Amino acid sequence: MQKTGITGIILAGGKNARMGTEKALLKVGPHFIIEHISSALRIVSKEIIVVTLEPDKYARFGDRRVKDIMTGHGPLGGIHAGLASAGQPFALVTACDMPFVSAGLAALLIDNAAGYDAVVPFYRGFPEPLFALYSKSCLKAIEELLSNNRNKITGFYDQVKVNFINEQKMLEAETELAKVFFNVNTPEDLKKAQTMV
Ligand SMILES: Nc1nc2c(ncn2[C@@H]2O[C@H](COP(=O)(O)OP(=O)(O)OP(=O)(O)O)[C@@H](O)[C@H]2O)c(=O)[nH]1
Repeated sequence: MQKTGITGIILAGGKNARMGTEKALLKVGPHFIIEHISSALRIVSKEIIVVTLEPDKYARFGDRRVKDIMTGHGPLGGIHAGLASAGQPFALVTACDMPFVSAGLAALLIDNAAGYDAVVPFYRGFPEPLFALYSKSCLKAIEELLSNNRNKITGFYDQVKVNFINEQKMLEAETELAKVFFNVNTPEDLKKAQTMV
């Protein structure tokens, strides 16, 4: 799997309202969720950046921690800050609440990046923008959206060239798609995740 050309970005600047505590720093099995994600990203990335408003909390995780540049815009603001500081031309972006993200699926996205600005899984009828590959070439379109206070994560997709990867193609790299895209948002989700390790 390739390491050249890819920055791993973990978005950890959310409010965690439904969980009531920092989701990334909860344990699933013996490891923190952010450790599960870092291990997968490490396989395909040259560097890992955590985007958070509280870098001290994440001092042990990732190679670098950066803050949102344009604050209060949700995940798209995090993608913007991560991409802006990425040292590589493409970034594999993940939410911080997906303990089962897969290096194999990440590699598939990377393998399908040539000629595109973004590579996005299309799963169960919807895009998965928070486990997706974005080029730094997306920055301008994202910045323009945020400047107009438009925060929908997929809002810039019509301004860039996106390669949507369908389920059939994803299954070539990863059979447990429901697990890979599982988010831990609530205490109930956390209980479920513990049974999935
Ligand atoms: N850097 C950054 N990340 C964000 C921001 N808002 C959300 N995220 C991250 O984006 C991902 C998806 O966030 P959500 O699950 O929609 O929101 P959340 O704040 O984590 O959780 P809730 O408050 O319960 O909705 C998570 O990894 C969040 O940490 C933000 O403003 N900045």
